Amino acid sequence: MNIVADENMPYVEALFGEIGEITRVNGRQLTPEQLIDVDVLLVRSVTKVNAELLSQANKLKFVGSATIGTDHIDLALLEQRNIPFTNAPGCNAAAVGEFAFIAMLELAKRFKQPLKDKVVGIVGAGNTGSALEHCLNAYGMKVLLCDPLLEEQQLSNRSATNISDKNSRQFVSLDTIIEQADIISLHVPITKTGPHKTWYLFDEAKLNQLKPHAWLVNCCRGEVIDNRALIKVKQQRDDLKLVLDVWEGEPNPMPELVPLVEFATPHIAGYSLEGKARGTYMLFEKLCEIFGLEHQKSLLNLLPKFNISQLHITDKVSETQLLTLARLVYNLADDDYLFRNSFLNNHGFDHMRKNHTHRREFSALSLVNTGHCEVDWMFKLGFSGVER
Ligand SMILES: NC(=O)C1=CN([C@@H]2O[C@H](COP(=O)(O)OP(=O)(O)OC[C@H]3O[C@@H](n4cnc5c(N)ncnc54)[C@H](O)[C@@H]3O)[C@@H](O)[C@H]2O)C=CC1
Ligand SMILES: O=C(O)C(=O)[C@H](O)COP(=O)(O)O
Repeated sequence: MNIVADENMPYVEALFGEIGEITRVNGRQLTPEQLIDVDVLLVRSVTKVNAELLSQANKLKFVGSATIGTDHIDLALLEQRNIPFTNAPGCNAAAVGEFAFIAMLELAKRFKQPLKDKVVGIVGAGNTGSALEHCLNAYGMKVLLCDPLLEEQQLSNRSATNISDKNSRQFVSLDTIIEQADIISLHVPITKTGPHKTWYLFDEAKLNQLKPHAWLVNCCRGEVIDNRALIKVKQQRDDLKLVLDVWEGEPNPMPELVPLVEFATPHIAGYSLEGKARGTYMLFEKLCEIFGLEHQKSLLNLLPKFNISQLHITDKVSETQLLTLARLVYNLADDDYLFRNSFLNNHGFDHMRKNHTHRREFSALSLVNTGHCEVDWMFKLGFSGVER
C-alpha cells in the first residue's frame, strides 16, 4: 500500500509503518502527480483536498486529516468518489483550551489584573470551547457560552423527550457575550453560509461594541475576525488586548496587525505532542477499522515522559505561581518572540510551525500534594497528581 503523509505529522512511521510504504510530503506544496498510485493520503490543515489535487489519484482508498477543522477538504467530492474520509475531532481540544487559558494568565500578569475576577465569553462550545470552559470552571471563573447550534439542538432534544436534562447547558446570545464578557475566546469552525455563518462574525461593528478593556482571543480560524477591520479598530482603541493564533490569509498575516497583538503565534494552539499524537492515532484507528486490520498499538506508548517528573505542592498556589507552573508546560512568550522575529521571513510562518518543539499538556506534569492544601482544582485543571 502506498501512503502519502504530511511531513508535519508525528508518529506516522510508528503507526503506519507495517501497513505500507510511506512517502512524506510538504502538505502545502503537494501536487496531483504525487497522488498517482497512492492508496492512502494523510493530511493536515494546509492541504486543500479538492478536485484538482485528486485529478490523478487513481487508487485512493482513504483520506485522513489529523485535524479538527475540515474546511480544507471537499467532503462532497470524497463522498461522490466513494473515498472514505475521517478527521480527528477533539484530538487537540485540550491543547487549544490550555493555550487559551495560559494566554489569559499571561495577559493577567502583563496588565496586573487578577484573571479570576473576569467574566469569560466562549463563542463555540464544542470540543475546544468546552476544553477551555473546563479550565476556567476548574479555576472557579464565571463563564458565558454562546453556541446557537448546540442551543437549538438541546431545545429540540428537550421537546422531543419532554424531559428537562439536569446536565443541560446554559447558553447566551453573542450580543450578551459582547455586552458582558471581559474576555472573549473564539472556538467556532469557519462557515461561509447559513444563519450562523462565522466568516467575519466579528466585523467592524461587533469589534467596536466590545467592552472597554476587553481581551479577544482567537485560536480557531483567522477569518472569523475581519482582520482589516481589527487593525482599524485597534488603532483607535488601545484598550482592547488581542491574542491571535490564527490569521486571515495564512501563511501571510497582515504585517500591520502583528505589532498590535499582545501574543501572536502561527496557528499552533493545537500543537501539543499529545494532541498531534492523538490526531495521527485517530486516523490509524479509522484506517484499521475500514481495512479490517487488527493492531496492538497504543497511544500511551508513543509519548515520551515529560522532562520534569514531579513537583511538590507544599502550600496554597497563587495565580502567579499557577502561571509559573503553566510556563513549565508551555511558555507562550517564547513562541510569541520567535513569531514576531520570523513571520516576515521567507516561509517564516510555515517554518516555525514545521520546527515547532511540541509542547506538552498539563497532564504531563505530575503534582504531589505534600502540604495537604486545597489542590483539587489543579487536578481538575488537568495536571496529573497524587495526594501524599
Ligand atoms: N488554532 C488551532 O491550532 C486549532 C484550531 N481549530 C479550529 O477550531 C474550530 C473549532 O474546533 P472544535 O471546538 O473542536 O470544533 P467543534 O465542532 O467541536 O465545535 C465548534 C462549535 O462551534 C459552534 N458554532 C458554529 N457556528 C457558530 C456560531 N456562529 N456561533 C457560535 N457557535 C457556533 C458549533 O455548534 C460547535 O458546537 C475548528 O473547526 C478549527 O477550525 C481546531 C483545533 C486547533
Ligand atoms: O485541528 C485543526 O483544525 C487545526 O487547526 C490544526 O491544529 C492545525 O494544524 P495543521 O494541521 O495545520 O498542522
